[in-house]
Amino acid sequence: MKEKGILIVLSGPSGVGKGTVRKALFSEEELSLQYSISATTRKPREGEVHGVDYLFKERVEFEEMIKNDQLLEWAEYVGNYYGTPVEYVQKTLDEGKDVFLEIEVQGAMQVKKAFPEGLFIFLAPPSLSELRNRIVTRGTESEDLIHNRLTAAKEEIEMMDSYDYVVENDKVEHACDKIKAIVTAEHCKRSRVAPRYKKLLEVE
Ligand SMILES: Nc1ncnc2c1ncn2[C@@H]1O[C@H](COP(=O)(O)OP(=O)(O)OP(=O)(O)O)[C@@H](O)[C@H]1O
Ligand SMILES: Nc1nc2c(ncn2[C@@H]2O[C@H](COP(=O)(O)O)[C@@H](O)[C@H]2O)c(=O)[nH]1
Repeated sequence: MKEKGILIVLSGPSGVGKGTVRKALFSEEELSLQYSISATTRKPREGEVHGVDYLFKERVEFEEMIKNDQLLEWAEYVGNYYGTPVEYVQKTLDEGKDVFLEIEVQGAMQVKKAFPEGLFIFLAPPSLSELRNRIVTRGTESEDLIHNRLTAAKEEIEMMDSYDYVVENDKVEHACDKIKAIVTAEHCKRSRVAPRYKKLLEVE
Protein backbone atom coordinates (compact mmCIF):
# COMPACT_ATOMS: atom_id res chain seq x y z
CA MET A 1 0.00 0.00 0.00
CA LYS A 2 1.22 3.50 -0.84
CA GLU A 3 2.48 5.51 2.13
CA LYS A 4 0.19 8.45 2.84
CA GLY A 5 1.40 12.04 2.58
CA ILE A 6 1.73 14.27 5.62
CA LEU A 7 -1.00 16.79 6.41
CA ILE A 8 0.85 19.99 7.34
CA VAL A 9 -1.13 22.75 9.05
CA LEU A 10 0.28 26.27 9.30
CA SER A 11 -1.64 28.66 11.56
CA GLY A 12 -0.94 31.99 13.11
CA PRO A 13 -2.60 35.38 13.49
CA SER A 14 -3.66 37.40 10.49
CA GLY A 15 -0.74 39.40 9.13
CA VAL A 16 1.99 37.30 10.74
CA GLY A 17 3.19 36.27 7.28
CA LYS A 18 1.71 32.79 6.68
CA GLY A 19 1.05 33.45 3.00
CA THR A 20 4.48 35.02 2.49
CA VAL A 21 6.27 32.11 4.18
CA ARG A 22 4.09 29.58 2.33
CA LYS A 23 5.07 31.07 -1.04
CA ALA A 24 8.75 30.85 -0.06
CA LEU A 25 8.27 27.21 1.01
CA PHE A 26 6.51 26.31 -2.23
CA SER A 27 9.48 27.52 -4.22
CA GLU A 28 11.56 24.79 -2.49
CA GLU A 29 11.32 21.98 -5.00
CA GLU A 30 12.60 19.24 -2.73
CA LEU A 31 9.64 19.67 -0.36
CA SER A 32 7.02 19.12 -3.09
CA LEU A 33 4.03 20.40 -1.11
CA GLN A 34 0.46 20.55 -2.42
CA TYR A 35 -1.57 23.58 -1.41
CA SER A 36 -5.16 23.05 -0.34
CA ILE A 37 -7.20 25.97 -1.68
CA SER A 38 -9.74 27.08 0.89
CA ALA A 39 -13.31 28.17 0.32
CA THR A 40 -14.32 31.54 1.74
CA THR A 41 -17.19 34.01 1.71
CA ARG A 42 -14.74 36.91 1.98
CA LYS A 43 -14.72 39.18 -1.06
CA PRO A 44 -11.56 38.90 -3.20
CA ARG A 45 -8.79 41.41 -2.53
CA GLU A 46 -7.22 43.19 -5.46
CA GLY A 47 -5.19 40.67 -7.44
CA GLU A 48 -6.72 37.58 -5.81
CA VAL A 49 -7.93 34.95 -8.27
CA HIS A 50 -10.78 32.45 -7.81
CA GLY A 51 -9.34 28.91 -7.83
CA VAL A 52 -5.80 30.13 -7.07
CA ASP A 53 -5.98 32.11 -3.82
CA TYR A 54 -9.40 30.94 -2.68
CA LEU A 55 -12.62 29.42 -3.91
CA PHE A 56 -14.79 32.51 -3.42
CA LYS A 57 -18.36 31.57 -2.43
CA GLU A 58 -21.63 33.19 -1.49
CA ARG A 59 -22.81 32.44 2.06
CA VAL A 60 -25.59 30.12 0.82
CA GLU A 61 -23.09 28.17 -1.29
CA PHE A 62 -20.75 27.80 1.68
CA GLU A 63 -23.61 26.69 3.92
CA GLU A 64 -24.49 24.03 1.29
CA MET A 65 -20.89 22.78 1.49
CA ILE A 66 -21.21 22.50 5.28
CA LYS A 67 -24.54 20.69 4.96
CA ASN A 68 -23.16 18.24 2.39
CA ASP A 69 -20.10 17.39 4.54
CA GLN A 70 -17.75 18.76 1.88
CA LEU A 71 -15.47 20.48 4.39
CA LEU A 72 -12.77 18.92 6.53
CA GLU A 73 -13.06 21.94 8.83
CA TRP A 74 -14.62 25.36 8.74
CA ALA A 75 -14.80 28.45 10.92
CA GLU A 76 -16.38 31.85 11.01
CA TYR A 77 -13.56 34.36 11.31
CA VAL A 78 -14.13 38.13 11.60
CA GLY A 79 -17.50 37.95 9.84
CA ASN A 80 -16.70 35.48 7.03
CA TYR A 81 -16.70 31.73 6.57
CA TYR A 82 -13.46 29.90 5.73
CA GLY A 83 -13.16 26.16 5.15
CA THR A 84 -11.06 23.34 3.71
CA PRO A 85 -12.63 21.17 0.97
CA VAL A 86 -12.17 17.62 2.22
CA GLU A 87 -12.08 15.78 -1.13
CA TYR A 88 -8.83 17.35 -2.38
CA VAL A 89 -7.09 16.76 0.95
CA GLN A 90 -8.12 13.10 1.16
CA LYS A 91 -7.28 12.32 -2.48
CA THR A 92 -3.88 14.03 -2.36
CA LEU A 93 -2.82 12.38 0.91
CA ASP A 94 -3.88 9.00 -0.51
CA GLU A 95 -1.59 9.66 -3.51
CA GLY A 96 1.29 9.91 -1.03
CA LYS A 97 1.71 13.68 -1.38
CA ASP A 98 2.02 16.19 1.46
CA VAL A 99 -0.87 18.62 1.75
CA PHE A 100 -0.36 22.11 3.16
CA LEU A 101 -3.21 23.95 4.92
CA GLU A 102 -2.88 27.61 5.82
CA ILE A 103 -5.76 28.14 8.25
CA GLU A 104 -6.74 29.93 11.44
CA VAL A 105 -6.75 28.33 14.89
CA GLN A 106 -10.39 27.19 15.32
CA GLY A 107 -10.13 25.25 12.06
CA ALA A 108 -6.71 23.85 12.95
CA MET A 109 -8.12 22.41 16.18
CA GLN A 110 -10.87 20.65 14.18
CA VAL A 111 -8.23 19.19 11.86
CA LYS A 112 -6.25 18.00 14.88
CA LYS A 113 -9.27 15.99 16.01
CA ALA A 114 -9.81 14.44 12.57
CA PHE A 115 -6.07 13.99 11.78
CA PRO A 116 -4.10 13.73 15.04
CA GLU A 117 -1.19 12.41 12.93
CA GLY A 118 -0.96 15.78 11.14
CA LEU A 119 1.96 18.17 11.62
CA PHE A 120 0.82 21.37 13.34
CA ILE A 121 2.98 24.49 13.11
CA PHE A 122 2.17 27.89 14.62
CA LEU A 123 3.78 30.93 13.04
CA ALA A 124 4.29 33.62 15.69
CA PRO A 125 5.03 37.33 15.26
CA PRO A 126 8.10 38.89 16.91
CA SER A 127 5.66 41.17 18.83
CA LEU A 128 2.06 42.44 18.72
CA SER A 129 3.24 45.86 17.55
CA GLU A 130 5.12 44.26 14.65
CA LEU A 131 1.98 42.21 13.84
CA ARG A 132 -0.09 45.38 13.68
CA ASN A 133 2.59 47.04 11.58
CA ARG A 134 2.47 44.14 9.08
CA ILE A 135 -1.34 44.19 8.69
CA VAL A 136 -1.33 47.97 8.31
CA THR A 137 1.52 47.90 5.79
CA ARG A 138 -0.24 45.23 3.71
CA GLY A 139 -2.98 47.80 3.19
CA THR A 140 -5.83 45.33 2.55
CA GLU A 141 -7.95 45.93 5.66
CA SER A 142 -9.97 48.89 6.98
CA GLU A 143 -9.12 50.27 10.45
CA ASP A 144 -12.16 48.39 11.88
CA LEU A 145 -11.09 45.08 10.39
CA ILE A 146 -7.52 45.58 11.58
CA HIS A 147 -8.88 46.05 15.11
CA ASN A 148 -11.03 42.88 14.83
CA ARG A 149 -8.17 40.83 13.42
CA LEU A 150 -5.81 41.99 16.18
CA THR A 151 -8.43 41.09 18.80
CA ALA A 152 -8.70 37.60 17.26
CA ALA A 153 -4.87 37.45 17.15
CA LYS A 154 -4.59 37.69 20.95
CA GLU A 155 -6.90 34.65 21.38
CA GLU A 156 -5.03 32.77 18.64
CA ILE A 157 -1.63 33.39 20.24
CA GLU A 158 -2.95 31.88 23.49
CA MET A 159 -3.51 28.61 21.59
CA MET A 160 0.06 28.22 20.35
CA ASP A 161 0.87 25.52 22.94
CA SER A 162 -1.60 23.20 21.18
CA TYR A 163 0.76 23.01 18.17
CA ASP A 164 3.69 20.65 17.61
CA TYR A 165 6.02 23.54 16.77
CA VAL A 166 6.09 27.31 17.17
CA VAL A 167 8.19 29.17 14.60
CA GLU A 168 8.81 32.89 14.93
CA ASN A 169 8.53 34.80 11.67
CA ASP A 170 11.27 37.32 12.29
CA LYS A 171 12.74 37.01 8.81
CA VAL A 172 10.96 35.11 6.03
CA GLU A 173 14.08 33.09 5.08
CA HIS A 174 14.66 32.02 8.71
CA ALA A 175 11.03 30.96 9.23
CA CYS A 176 11.08 29.14 5.90
CA ASP A 177 14.33 27.29 6.75
CA LYS A 178 12.93 26.22 10.12
CA ILE A 179 9.68 24.88 8.62
CA LYS A 180 11.65 23.10 5.92
CA ALA A 181 13.78 21.42 8.60
CA ILE A 182 10.65 20.43 10.58
CA VAL A 183 8.99 18.86 7.51
CA THR A 184 12.20 17.08 6.48
CA ALA A 185 12.66 15.68 10.01
CA GLU A 186 9.04 14.51 10.06
CA HIS A 187 9.64 12.61 6.83
CA CYS A 188 12.69 10.91 8.31
CA LYS A 189 10.66 9.97 11.39
CA ARG A 190 7.88 8.40 9.33
CA SER A 191 10.14 6.95 6.69
CA ARG A 192 9.47 3.51 5.27
CA VAL A 193 13.21 2.92 5.12
CA ALA A 194 13.12 1.56 8.67
CA PRO A 195 10.90 -1.49 7.84
CA ARG A 196 13.13 -2.15 4.83
CA TYR A 197 16.17 -2.39 7.11
CA LYS A 198 14.28 -4.74 9.43
CA LYS A 199 13.69 -7.04 6.45
CA LEU A 200 17.39 -6.93 5.54
CA LEU A 201 18.30 -7.97 9.07
CA GLU A 202 15.91 -10.95 8.83
CA VAL A 203 17.92 -12.20 5.81
CA GLU A 204 21.25 -11.90 7.67
N1 LIG B 1 9.22 38.28 8.18
C1 LIG B 1 8.58 39.37 7.75
N2 LIG B 1 9.09 40.60 8.01
C2 LIG B 1 8.46 41.71 7.60
N3 LIG B 1 7.30 41.72 6.91
C3 LIG B 1 6.73 40.52 6.65
C4 LIG B 1 7.34 39.29 7.05
N4 LIG B 1 6.55 38.27 6.64
C5 LIG B 1 5.50 38.82 6.01
N5 LIG B 1 5.61 40.17 5.99
C6 LIG B 1 4.65 41.14 5.44
O1 LIG B 1 3.53 41.17 6.33
C7 LIG B 1 2.32 41.36 5.60
C8 LIG B 1 1.35 40.22 5.93
O2 LIG B 1 1.86 39.02 5.39
P1 LIG B 1 0.89 37.87 4.86
O3 LIG B 1 -0.17 38.44 4.00
O4 LIG B 1 1.77 36.80 4.30
O5 LIG B 1 0.26 37.40 6.25
P2 LIG B 1 -0.82 36.26 6.56
O6 LIG B 1 -0.44 35.67 7.87
O7 LIG B 1 -0.90 35.32 5.40
O8 LIG B 1 -2.13 37.10 6.68
P3 LIG B 1 -3.67 36.61 6.57
O9 LIG B 1 -3.86 35.55 7.57
O10 LIG B 1 -4.45 37.85 6.89
O11 LIG B 1 -3.91 36.15 5.17
C9 LIG B 1 2.69 41.41 4.12
O12 LIG B 1 2.74 42.77 3.72
C10 LIG B 1 4.08 40.77 4.09
O13 LIG B 1 4.87 41.26 3.03
N1 LIG C 1 -10.35 27.72 9.41
C1 LIG C 1 -9.90 28.16 8.24
N2 LIG C 1 -9.20 29.31 8.16
C2 LIG C 1 -8.73 29.69 6.98
C3 LIG C 1 -8.95 28.95 5.81
N3 LIG C 1 -8.37 29.61 4.78
C4 LIG C 1 -7.80 30.71 5.29
N4 LIG C 1 -8.01 30.76 6.61
C5 LIG C 1 -7.54 31.77 7.56
O1 LIG C 1 -8.47 32.82 7.69
C6 LIG C 1 -7.77 33.97 8.16
C7 LIG C 1 -8.15 35.17 7.31
O2 LIG C 1 -7.69 35.00 5.99
P1 LIG C 1 -7.66 36.23 4.94
O3 LIG C 1 -7.23 35.62 3.65
O4 LIG C 1 -9.02 36.81 4.93
O5 LIG C 1 -6.64 37.20 5.49
C8 LIG C 1 -6.28 33.67 8.06
O6 LIG C 1 -5.81 33.32 9.36
C9 LIG C 1 -6.25 32.46 7.15
O7 LIG C 1 -5.13 31.63 7.36
C10 LIG C 1 -9.67 27.74 5.92
O8 LIG C 1 -9.91 26.99 4.97
N5 LIG C 1 -10.12 27.39 7.14
